[in-house]
Amino acid sequence: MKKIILASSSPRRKELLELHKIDFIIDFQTIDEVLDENLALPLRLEKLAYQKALPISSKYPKDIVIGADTMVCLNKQMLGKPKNRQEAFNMLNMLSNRTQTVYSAVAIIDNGKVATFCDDTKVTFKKLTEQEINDYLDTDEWRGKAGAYAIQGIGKCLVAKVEGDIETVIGLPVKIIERYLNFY
Ligand SMILES: Cc1cn([C@H]2C[C@H](O)[C@@H](COP(=O)(O)OP(=O)(O)OP(=O)(O)O)O2)c(=O)[nH]c1=O
Repeated sequence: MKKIILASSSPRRKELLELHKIDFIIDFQTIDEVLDENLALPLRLEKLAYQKALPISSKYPKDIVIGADTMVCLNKQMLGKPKNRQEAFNMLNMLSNRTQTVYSAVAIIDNGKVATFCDDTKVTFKKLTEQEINDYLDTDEWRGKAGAYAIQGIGKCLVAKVEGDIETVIGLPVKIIERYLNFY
């Protein structure tokens, strides 16, 4: 029986797999998250997801390893994890009253075979005042989250509309992963 290994430090990804009753273990390595500018956006993120899965797949060569990467995009601007509160403020201020696209890329390495895909969901923010942004930042929930918010948490108060799979926003499109797992 093959093991499934989630190559991610993200508690949200762990929770999502658990929610879908998938049996898995976690093993991850921190990598330098450098995007390959020569690739179109979805492929760029898929490559990063693959780079997260690759070192783990060499530890479990016969098993199934899943890596992922999530990015918030507003027009051509990519909003990853903010480095500090100021950057988080700027991100939320930019997202206010606009529709962003959240991409989650996944790489699955199964016994040396690689599959990658990228899903996207549109999220529209309410119009936020400076006070509302600062109140949200005070919760500290923005730390470690692409785009500086967590839709699964208090961050849902910032959101007016979601078009697509909310699990893609939280960081792992599990329904698509399940299709791959059934296929293998
Ligand atoms: C937009 C959004 C992002 N996020 C999180 C999911 C990811 O954990 C994080 C994006 O950063 P990632 O670099 O994709 O992932 P990570 O660094 O947390 O974990 P790892 O690289 O080890 O897999 O943002 C939410 O939890 N909720 C949201 O609404």
